[in-house]
Amino acid sequence: MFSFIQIVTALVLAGIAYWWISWKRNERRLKWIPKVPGHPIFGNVLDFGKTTDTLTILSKYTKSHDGLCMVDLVFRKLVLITDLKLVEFFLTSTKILDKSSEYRFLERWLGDGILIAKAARWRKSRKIITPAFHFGILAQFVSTYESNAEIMVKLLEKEVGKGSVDIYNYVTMCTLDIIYETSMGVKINAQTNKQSEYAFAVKEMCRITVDRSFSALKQSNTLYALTGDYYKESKYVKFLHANTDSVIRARRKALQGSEGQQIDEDLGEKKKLAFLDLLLQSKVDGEPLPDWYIKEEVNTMLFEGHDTTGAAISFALYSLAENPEVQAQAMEEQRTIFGKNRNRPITFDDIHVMKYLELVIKETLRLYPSVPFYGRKSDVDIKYKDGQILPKGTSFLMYIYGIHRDPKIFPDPEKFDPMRFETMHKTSPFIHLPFSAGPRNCIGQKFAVHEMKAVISKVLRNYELLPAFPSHKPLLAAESVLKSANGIKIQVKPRKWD
Ligand code: HEM
Repeated sequence: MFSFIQIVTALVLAGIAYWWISWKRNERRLKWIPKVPGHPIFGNVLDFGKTTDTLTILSKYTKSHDGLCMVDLVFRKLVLITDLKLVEFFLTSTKILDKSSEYRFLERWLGDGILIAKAARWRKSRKIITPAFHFGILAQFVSTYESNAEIMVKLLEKEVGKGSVDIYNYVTMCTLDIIYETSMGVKINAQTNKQSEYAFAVKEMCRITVDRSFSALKQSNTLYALTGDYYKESKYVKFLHANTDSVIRARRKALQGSEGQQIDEDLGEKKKLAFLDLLLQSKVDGEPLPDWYIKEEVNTMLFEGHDTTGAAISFALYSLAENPEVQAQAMEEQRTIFGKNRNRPITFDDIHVMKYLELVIKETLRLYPSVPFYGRKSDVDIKYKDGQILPKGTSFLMYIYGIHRDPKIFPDPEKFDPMRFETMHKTSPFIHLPFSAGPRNCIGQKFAVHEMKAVISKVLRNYELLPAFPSHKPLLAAESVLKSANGIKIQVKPRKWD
């Protein structure tokens, strides 16, 4: 008879052999993709250190390998893509719907929420959530963008006369207030609370996630559990979950006290159903959604819906400050729309006629895409062209930041030139991808653009934006959402409006 130890040893060895055979098989099938030269044992993992180095390294890799290369992270290979045909192939595929393995690092926080959900759950969630972004619903959010932007503009008064202000925190607190109020129906006043624990926890979670993605040791749950980040993550996840639980409880209570399709907001207005209400009232096969399901979707929406727009608006304000001729043109449009009364509330119609501002937003998201890369994987082998195989389980990373700064696609790529998008419709829709494309594109795209227009318009009507003194250049850091490690600094001066 075999002893217990012999059986366990045999199983472990069989597991290793199976892993090794699959690894080698995958390696053979990925031969058509050039490898980034690296260390014989550590592969390319030693190239990655700080999140401020990530974009420089990935850009170097894709530039020197014609937009397609394989990065060796010791126990894991990552295929990095800026090749437009392959990017289009992935994004339009109705078969490759799963996100790559790196997204699992968000799992403790977001569970199986729509952003990281596998295909079956994603289909169900997308169907439930899509109506929350209907035009009619979005129209009623304009006053929330306006009132929160108004608070930010007031808070910025104390920065007038200073050589520089880091606007990132101001803006992110504003977008956090907006996402809470619009989708959860509660005010958290992050802007007026000096320290938002919520925002800090989100920021740390973003950093921890990307740091894990490019680390060899932290791939393993066991080894990761020995690191300081694991304990930090546990603390932040606990806090973020408790926060969402209490919002859901409060909202359910408010909803139970209301009648029919419309509910009384604690904000004192009658409003149609928003995101959380929609989930609370949704039924699948006649059953209401369980609380854990709602919590996962709520956490996802709060994360995706504020950090992305916070970064994008901050980079837009920075770009306007650094490019006075662009700011002048944007101002001309604002004056035409608001005439003599710059303080009248913005309307949904105003948002739709801000055509030049829309170009500014597109150009901002080209140079500073809030999500600089996103990944896919398939659980079956996929045939690409000429018999080339995209093996199951491999992580394919669409490196959007690299595409957006490719001089062959965008001449003079470092130049902030919104007018380049005037002629963009004549070229491929797969070259400007800040919101991704295809079935798993950003569900909040319209919400984001409306919010950006409303907030930027409010700031522009109140302040002239100037470059920071001493001069400042953001040090870009890829932390799930694109950030700047040294802040996003400008000068603000009260705007004359005759
Ligand atoms: C400038 C702002 C924004 C940018 C650049 C952006 C970008 C993106 C990108 C690139 C994706 C696809 C990510 C991937 O494939 O892994 C995505 C997905 C998503 N975004 Fe956004 N986003 C923004 C704002 C928002 C807002 C305001 C919301 C919600 C209110 C939102 C909700 C979502 C959700 C739920 C998904 C997952 C969709 C799915 O998988 O079906 N986003 N976003």
